[in-house]
Amino acid sequence: MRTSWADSADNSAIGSGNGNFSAHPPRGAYVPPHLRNRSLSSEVPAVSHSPAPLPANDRGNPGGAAPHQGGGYFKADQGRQQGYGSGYQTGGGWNGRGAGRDRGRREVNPFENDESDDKSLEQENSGINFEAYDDIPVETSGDNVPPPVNTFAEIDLGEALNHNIQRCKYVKPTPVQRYAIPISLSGRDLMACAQTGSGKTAAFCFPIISGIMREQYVQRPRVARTAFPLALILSPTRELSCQIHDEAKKFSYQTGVKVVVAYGGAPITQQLRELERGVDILVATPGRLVDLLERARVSLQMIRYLALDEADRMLDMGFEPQIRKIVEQMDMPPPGMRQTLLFSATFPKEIQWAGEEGNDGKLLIKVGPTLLARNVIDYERLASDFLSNYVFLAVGRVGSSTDLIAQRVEYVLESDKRSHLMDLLHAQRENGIYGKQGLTLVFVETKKGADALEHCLCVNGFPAASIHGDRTQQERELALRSFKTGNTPILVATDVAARGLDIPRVAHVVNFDLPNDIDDYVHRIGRTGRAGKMGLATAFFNESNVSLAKPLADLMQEANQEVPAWLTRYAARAAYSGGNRNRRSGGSRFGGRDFRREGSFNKSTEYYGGGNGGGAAGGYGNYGGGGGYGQGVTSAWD
Ligand SMILES: Nc1ncnc2c1ncn2[C@@H]1O[C@H](COP(=O)(O)OP(=O)(O)OP(=O)(O)O)[C@@H](O)[C@H]1O
Repeated sequence: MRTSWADSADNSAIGSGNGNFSAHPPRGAYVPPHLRNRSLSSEVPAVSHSPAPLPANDRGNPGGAAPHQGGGYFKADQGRQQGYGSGYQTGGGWNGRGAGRDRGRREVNPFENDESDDKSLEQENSGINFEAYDDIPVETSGDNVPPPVNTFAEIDLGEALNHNIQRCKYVKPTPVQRYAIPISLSGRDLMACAQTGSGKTAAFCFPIISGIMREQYVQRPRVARTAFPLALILSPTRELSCQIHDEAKKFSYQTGVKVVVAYGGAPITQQLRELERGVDILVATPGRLVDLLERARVSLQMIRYLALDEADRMLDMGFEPQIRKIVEQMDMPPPGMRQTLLFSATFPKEIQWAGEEGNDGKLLIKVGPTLLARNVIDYERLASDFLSNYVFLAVGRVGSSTDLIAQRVEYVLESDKRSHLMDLLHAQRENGIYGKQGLTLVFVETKKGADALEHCLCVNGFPAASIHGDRTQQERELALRSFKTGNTPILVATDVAARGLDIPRVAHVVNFDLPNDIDDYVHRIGRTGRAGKMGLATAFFNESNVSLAKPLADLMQEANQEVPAWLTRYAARAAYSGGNRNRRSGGSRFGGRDFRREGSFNKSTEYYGGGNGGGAAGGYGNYGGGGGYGQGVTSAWD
């Protein structure tokens, strides 16, 4: 796995954990100042960590009004809103609000901008094409899996949250939301896999916000200048953390639930000030969080909800020590005492290849014709260290790309890449898929390569910005903003922009340099074709990408894309030589399996919607469905 992510670089200065699991810090491990010379149990106030039953939304329903039943809205959280900042309880409840620290601060309306938005770029969400998700296979396994819902109205999320869902113009839940939200609301741990752009953020945010709204009288310890969040959402990049924070703020507008973000590269003082004002949900990158924990400015002892977005990335070798440190070696309640939600669109190779388990407990992994024994660094086992009696949910096949993205692969020599890219951009411009209406994201391998390509495009009349780990955070944010607004409709990026970023009008993703890992490819192309919209992804392939030939061909085939004959030949050659060290060779796919799969776990597979599988209609019309390149795409694309 690569370690070029800005945050892993950022965080490398911070000591790694020793991997021991313990609810208490192991001997010799770092002990946060506020825990030194104290017993952990004496610090934890008497609160129940038992999962809340599904619809008992009693937060702010002090008058005992009947709970909402099927459809419409209810008054569940009004009391909470009235009490906001007014000091519900002594003992630091509401983490600062109880002490009145947040009193008088007016909550900014996060929907203000949406309302004043350029109407010609109408809110995409209202036009989401749910038929695009028909026939998507859904697999769940685990004990007593709560059934899915079809509408938001069937779920008791709380009035204020429901109102925000309406403001977001979410008319009905996406497939992953249909399943994940009831499972999470029932208090169960969850490992969920669903394709890029399918609404995973809301799937983990809604139950967390709703759960916190319900738990009105949580007392938190009084420790000066230490924040005690109730929920922690970790993500691998700063930009993604900011995005999740923005989304969570929208969802929790006027609910009284306070969301704060902490990430590296930005001044810590501002983040500390926000934390001091009170926090219910902390969204963070691991490096900055470890810093805050070591400064004793954050304690995790009140955490009831832990969500890892891009969970496979968070648990791979680059991040695992930090994640273990945060989750296992500080003061966070252990599995079973908190609810843990893991979300991603991909699983790592270990799972994909794991055929069987040897007598010695090691996994036997097939690479081409060779059977290798491998130490158990099995991702799912690793993940299950963090989970308790969890439900496994897979929407779509593990690691697959969505059919909404038309994928093309072109053979382009290194020396021809720039001119070929400019041909594509010219064609796009002529077809009107350019500028504000059609953003283009170009992935390159190195930071230097990003700078050089950005410069080349700019001098050739294509306004471009770039984003990579050597840029200051301010530069990164500026570049992203300029791209989103269409001022620079081309963004050249390293993998720092590969995961999670939701930029509505990205019409085309170009893999100028292909990644080494097919999962990275899946995430990169997933920046387009989101929320039911169509998108286009073009990859430049040459001799230096031979190891990716087979997984790429398999992936494309699975997504009903046309695989060029030359790529099939490369793939066959790679498979024959056994040199394909990228996953997919015969392994299970996204949603492929639950590690506890056989045995007593209930497993069910069904199809979302069950409709006619009609082509998606919501997107960039010039790209034909079903993998073809529709009318309006000129020869430059070919
Ligand atoms: N129920 C819904 N109705 C309409 N739009 C939705 C709904 N849920 C989410 N969306 C929109 O879908 C888009 C993609 O959602 P999100 O970013 O959560 O996807 P994701 O699955 O996390 O993707 P990735 O795997 O790339 O991180 C967002 O713009 C979001 O606002």
